[in-house]
Amino acid sequence: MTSDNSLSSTPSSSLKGTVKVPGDKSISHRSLMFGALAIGKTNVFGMLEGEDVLATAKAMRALGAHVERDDQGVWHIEGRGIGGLCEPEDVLDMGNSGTSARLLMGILGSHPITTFMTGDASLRKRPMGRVANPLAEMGTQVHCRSGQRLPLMVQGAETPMPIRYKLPMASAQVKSCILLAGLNTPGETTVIETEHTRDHTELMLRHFGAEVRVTQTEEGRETTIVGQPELKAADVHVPSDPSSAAFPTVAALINEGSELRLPGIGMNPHRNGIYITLKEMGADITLENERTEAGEPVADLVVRASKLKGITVPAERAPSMIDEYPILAIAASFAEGKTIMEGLGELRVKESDRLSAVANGLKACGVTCEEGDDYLIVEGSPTDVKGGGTITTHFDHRIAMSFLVMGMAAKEPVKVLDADAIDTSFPDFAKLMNGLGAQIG
Ligand SMILES: O=C(O)C1=C[C@@H](OP(=O)(O)O)[C@@H](O)[C@H](O)C1
Ligand SMILES: C=C(OP(=O)(O)O)C(=O)O
Repeated sequence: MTSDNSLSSTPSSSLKGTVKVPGDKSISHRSLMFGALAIGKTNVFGMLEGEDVLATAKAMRALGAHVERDDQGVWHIEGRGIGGLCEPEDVLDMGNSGTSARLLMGILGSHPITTFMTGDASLRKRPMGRVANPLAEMGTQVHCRSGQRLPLMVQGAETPMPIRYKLPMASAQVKSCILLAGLNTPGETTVIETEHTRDHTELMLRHFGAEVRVTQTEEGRETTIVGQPELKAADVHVPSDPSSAAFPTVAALINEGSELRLPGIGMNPHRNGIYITLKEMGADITLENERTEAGEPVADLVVRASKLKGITVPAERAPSMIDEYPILAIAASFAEGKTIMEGLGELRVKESDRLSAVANGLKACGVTCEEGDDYLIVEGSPTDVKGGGTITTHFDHRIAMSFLVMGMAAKEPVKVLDADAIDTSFPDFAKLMNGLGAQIG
């Protein structure tokens, strides 16, 4: 990393080897939160030690849980039981992490304590009304800065009320926030979704002993949590993150002669849209050793360089690959023909406006694309991606990693500003990629 926190990626030869991708971010956050609410000692193996997850760990400590990491890298959490968190003495800083802020707001919403929360410049721009509104229906008081942004104050309800809530947008964070508020609420709290978002909260709550029912009705998929269970500590084995694995996967696909093996990647069907899409584009990706670990489907991936072709990615697939559109846009740049991606409205409220950030980055690297309100069209060219751009990442880790992958196969190097943002989800990304044959520095 240079003193201005930029990284450049120069054209590399083929990538070869086996790569251990860090633990899943969504599952790591939840293991810390649920461990803190459980009775007994939860051991977490394979925790992602990225900055987002460390922000959650710090917050759970501030709320009274005992959280420590041993010399073998196993994390141990002694929980306080549902309703047992204590009022923190200071403001909770959730850094860059939307998942930490929104899930924790749910937990705090049904604890009778007052908490102040903030985040970094990126998180302070992101909408919190989507969680503050349903929490208000449950009796929680949330006072946000104008525009329903952080910093904010959560005053948990003394006697929270269960609700039935239909999600206005496809968001696992909003669904999880409400279900977690429902944990310390008498009765049954139900969330209805018309598009199926990731279900790590539901799977892990069951793993900790809560009753979570899922039914399909005319209204949509209804998930109900039965309030005030006793959560019992449980060991969690965190699979490798499919979102992080998408970066070496696309790098191997677009660098001739590459072959990578990625063991133990989470293959939850509500997370694997990127792999389905890349295969439709002609990617040579094989799943070996498919198995279930701690309730989550896992497989070893073998990825070989491939000739890709442009396709239309349907809007319905967006929830299962919502964080992967930036790296898909890079794959699309190296594909023959046009790739059309639809249903991308939620990309505008991530760590950056990812739709604009991707479109601007592609243009800076000579790739023709069209940015619509909620779609992106990329005109690919397998042998003619110019590169050479300097990319503004807006402190967004996925923008940074995506364009470093582009630089590996483009004609000219790509420079990425504020590349330290990568540490939020994939510490040692550059080192790991360089170990496979990349030239990032
Ligand atoms: O629940 C989660 O762990 C996440 C849900 C998604 O956000 P939304 O719920 O806002 O779509 C995703 O983008 C984020 O990286 C992690
Ligand atoms: C959107 C993301 O995370 P979060 O919402 O937790 O900041 C992400 O990791 O791409």
